[in-house]
Amino acid sequence: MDGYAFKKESLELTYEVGDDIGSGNFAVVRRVTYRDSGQEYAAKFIRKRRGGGRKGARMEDIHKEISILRSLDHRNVISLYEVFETSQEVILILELVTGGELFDHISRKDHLGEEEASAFIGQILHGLKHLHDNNIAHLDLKPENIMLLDRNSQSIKLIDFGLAQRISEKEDIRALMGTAEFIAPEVVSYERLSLATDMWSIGVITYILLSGASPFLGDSQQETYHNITALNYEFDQEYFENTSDLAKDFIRRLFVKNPRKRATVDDCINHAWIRPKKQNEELQ
Ligand SMILES: COc1cc(-c2ccc3ncc(-c4cccc([C@@H](O)NCCN(C)C)c4)n3n2)ccc1O
Repeated sequence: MDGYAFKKESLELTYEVGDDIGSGNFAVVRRVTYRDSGQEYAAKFIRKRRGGGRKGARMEDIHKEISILRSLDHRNVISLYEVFETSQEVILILELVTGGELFDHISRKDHLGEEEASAFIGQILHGLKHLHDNNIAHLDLKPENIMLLDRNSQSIKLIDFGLAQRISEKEDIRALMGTAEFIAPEVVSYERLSLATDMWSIGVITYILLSGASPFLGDSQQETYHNITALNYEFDQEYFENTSDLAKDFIRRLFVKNPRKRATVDDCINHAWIRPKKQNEELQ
C-alpha cells in the first residue's frame, strides 16, 4: 500500500497505554500517552483477520483506511500520526478528541437551536469538502462519528473512516453498509455509491440536530429502508413549527432520490442557511 511500512517495534516502548475510551467494528480505541512529551493521543487497535476466519478486519480494508487518513489534512478531520503493527493488530495513533460524540451533545439538549445547528453543519461540510475534493466518500456519516474537540468547544472532527472509499468514474462501488437510518436510497437499492451518498446523510444529521427526531426511522430495519426509498418523511409540526423555511429548504435539497440531482457539498456550503450570516446581511 503506497510503500508505507508500519512500525514493528512494541508500541509500549514509545507510548503508555491507558484506558479504553471507545470501540467499533473489530477495533478498540484507547487513550495513550507519548512517554517523552506526555502528549496524549487516541490509539485505534484494529484486530487483524486470521486465516479463513470472519473475526477481525481484512488487511486490504485496514490499508485502505490508513491510506485515506494519510491523504487528509484538515482541521475538521481527525489526524493520523503513525501506525504500529503486531501479529494480531494494527494500531493507528490518532489525534485525541475529548469533547465526546455530537450524538451525546444533542441528547443532552434534545435538539439544537438553528444557529448552533447551522454552525455545526457548516463545520461538518468544510471537513466533508476536504474529503470530496480528494474524491473520498466517508459513507458512514452519523452523529456518533462526529466528535467535539473538547468539552467547551464547538469545533468538530470527523472520525471513523472504516467504511470510507475513494470514488472514481472508472470503478463502480456498491455495498449495503452504514447505519440504516442514515443511509441513502442508492445504498438500500445496492446501486452505485458516490460522494452524493454522504450528502443524503448530511440531510439526516441536520434533521436530527434541529428536531431530535430521525426522519426515516421505522419500527423495523425493513420499514426504515422502505421510508428511505419512498422518501417517506415530513417536517412534523410537533418538531418543526419554529424551524425556518430556509432550514427546511436546506434539508429538502439533500433528500433527493437521484444522486446526480442532490445538493453537493459546495451547494450546501453556499446555501443561505449555512453561509456566514454577515454576508447574508450585505446581500439584503
Ligand atoms: C479514524 O478512525 C477512527 C477514529 C476514532 C477516534 C479518533 C480519535 C478519538 N478521540 C477520542 C475518540 C473516541 C472517544 C470515545 C468513543 C469513541 C468511539 O468509540 N465512538 C465513536 C466511533 N464509532 C465507532 C461510533 C472514540 N476517538 N476516536 C474512533 C474510531 C475510528 O474508526
